[in-house]
Amino acid sequence: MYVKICGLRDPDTALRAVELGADAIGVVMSAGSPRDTPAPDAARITAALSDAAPEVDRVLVVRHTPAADAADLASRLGFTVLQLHGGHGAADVSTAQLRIPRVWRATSLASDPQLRAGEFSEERLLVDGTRPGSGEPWDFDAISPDALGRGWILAGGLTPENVAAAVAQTGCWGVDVSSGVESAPGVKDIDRIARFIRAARGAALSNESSSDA
Ligand SMILES: O=C(O)c1ccccc1N[C@@H]1O[C@H](COP(=O)(O)O)[C@@H](O)[C@H]1O
Repeated sequence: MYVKICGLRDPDTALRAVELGADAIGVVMSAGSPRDTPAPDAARITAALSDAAPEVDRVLVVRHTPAADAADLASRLGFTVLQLHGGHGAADVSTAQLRIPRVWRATSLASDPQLRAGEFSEERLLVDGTRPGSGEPWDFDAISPDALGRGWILAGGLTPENVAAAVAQTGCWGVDVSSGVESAPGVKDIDRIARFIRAARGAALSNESSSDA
């Protein structure tokens, strides 16, 4: 089970999340978000991760930013992955990939019913609710297990309390959380991060053992 912890704003907290087992750290650069991070701080986070944990994915999260601008920013600030929110399509992904090869596109079942067809061309598809970064849960029942076929990531309103059920229900390859591991908007809570990672991995192990049985 791949786990991304999103919305980190300082290197120490990012490194703590890695020690707890995060596979990816997300940094949000989106005006209006309580997690919006200035470029110099973002660069400090990517530098710390690159030194201490180069295997961990460093993900720039943007919303409504033109794909080419976002890709320039990601590559300039030392990110390894670009996560695009805000209605981007296949052409935007291709544009971004000219600057940064690893691009994830966020979408929702509400805006993209085609998802049920089970095909996507970017490295990862991130299936979210309709208000990214809001912490609002959505109807995970709308996804039939394994309908998306391969490495997709579930996001939107996940918490340490609901992630195990969401993983069991959807059969997702990975999970992504921002608000659900905070004590206040933009303030990460280490204990909630630890509990989230444990719960997600535990649910994935149970899924594996029940499919072996
Ligand atoms: O976290 C944010 O503030 C944010 C802002 C703009 C775009 C995306 C954002 N976060 C991403 O949103 C989803 C779900 O977040 P949450 O767990 O419901 O708060 C996730 O993909 C985050 O990476």
